[in-house]
Amino acid sequence: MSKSFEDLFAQLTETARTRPEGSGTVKRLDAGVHEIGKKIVEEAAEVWMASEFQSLDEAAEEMSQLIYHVQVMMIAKGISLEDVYRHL
Ligand SMILES: N=c1c2ncn([C@@H]3O[C@H](COP(=O)(O)OP(=O)(O)OP(=O)(O)O)[C@@H](O)[C@H]3O)c2ncn1[C@@H]1O[C@H](COP(=O)(O)O)[C@@H](O)[C@H]1O
Repeated sequence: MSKSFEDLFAQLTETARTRPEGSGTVKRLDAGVHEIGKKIVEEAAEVWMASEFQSLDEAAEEMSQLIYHVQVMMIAKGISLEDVYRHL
């Protein structure tokens, strides 16, 4: 069963609160804003390259990863869904 943008944000928020053992998200949050920022830039480049040169499914996968890392940054900074939606 796939999850929505909101589902993922709720899951990551809970992960940040409970800090389960072995969570990649917890590691990324602990690494901090600078490291999260580098992942966002890397994933953004992969979205571009996949969109230009790879399949639609590969582009969609890269887009999902970009969304994930942006959400990790939102949580690291304490930015809510509403804070972002207000600008849409
Ligand atoms: N959607 C994602 C997701 N998308 C991307 N990623 C991470 O981003 C990486 C993709 O980046 P790369 O392709 O560059 O992979 P890599 O070279 O291994 O990257 P690095 O680990 O070296 O940074 C993946 O290996 C994951 O670590 C994600 N990690 C987690 N999620 C979701 O977040 C939830 C919580 O995850 P955990 O915190 O790990 O339990 C999971 O249920 C997933 O649904």
